[in-house]
Amino acid sequence: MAAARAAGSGLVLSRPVTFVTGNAKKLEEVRAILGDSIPFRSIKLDLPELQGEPEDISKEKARLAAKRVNGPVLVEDTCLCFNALKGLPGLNNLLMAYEDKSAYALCVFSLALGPEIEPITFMGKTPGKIVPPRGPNDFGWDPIFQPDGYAQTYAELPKEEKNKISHRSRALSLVRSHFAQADNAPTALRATTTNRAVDKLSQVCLE
Ligand SMILES: O=c1[nH]c(=O)c2ncn([C@@H]3O[C@H](COP(=O)(O)OP(=O)(O)OP(=O)(O)O)[C@@H](O)[C@H]3O)c2[nH]1
Ligand SMILES: [Mg+2]
Repeated sequence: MAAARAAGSGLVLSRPVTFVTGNAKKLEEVRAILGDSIPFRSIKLDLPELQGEPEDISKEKARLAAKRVNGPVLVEDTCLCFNALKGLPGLNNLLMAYEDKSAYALCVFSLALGPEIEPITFMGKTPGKIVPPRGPNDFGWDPIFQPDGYAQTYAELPKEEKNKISHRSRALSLVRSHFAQADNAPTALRATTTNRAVDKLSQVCLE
C-alpha cells in the first residue's frame, strides 16, 4: 500500500492499521462488520490485562500495542455490565440475588496512530438483560445476553443480526465514521490523522 501523508499532522503511515487481538471470535466479527471499509491486518500480541475504567484501560492497551507494533493500531475491549451492580462487569451468579437483570454490552475501541500519538476511543453500547443461557455456546456470554427489543439471545440471533445491533458494530460504526471524515478521502489511513482529531481527546459513545 502506498504511504499516506496525513493532513495537518505530517505523519506518514505506510501500512494499514493493525488490529491487535488474541480473540478469534472478535476478529471474525470485526472482519464481518468492517468488510473492506477500513484496511487492516491483525496480529495477536500478549498484552497485560489492565485494570481501571474501560476508557483508560483501552487507551493504555493501545499505547502498549502501538509501541510493540511501531505503527498504527486498533485495540478492543469488551465487557458485559450489570445495572444491579452499578455497571460493574460481573459474574452471572452474583446477579441471581437481584431483581434487576438489566445489563449492557460495552465495547471500547482505541485507535493509536503511532507510539507517540494519544489514542482516541470509540464506545458502543447495547442494552439488554441477563437470561438463562440459550443458543450455541461458542462465544463468551452471548448465550446469556438478550438485547432489548429481541426475543433471542445474542447467541441465538443469526450472526448478521447480532452484527447489526451489537456493542461491537456500534463502536465500529464510529470508527468507520472517523476514518470517513478524512480530509482528502478516500484513503482510510489519512482520515485518522488530522490534528483536530489527535489533539482533541474525543470519546464518543453510541447507544
Ligand atoms: O459473548 C460474548 N460476546 C461478545 O461479543 C464478546 N466480546 C468479548 N467477549 C468476551 O469477553 C471477555 C473479555 O473480553 P476482552 O475484551 O478482554 O477480550 P480478550 O482478552 O479475549 O481479547 P483481546 O483483549 O486480545 O482482544 C472474553 O472472554 C471475550 O471472549 C464476548 N463475549
Ligand atoms: Mg483482553
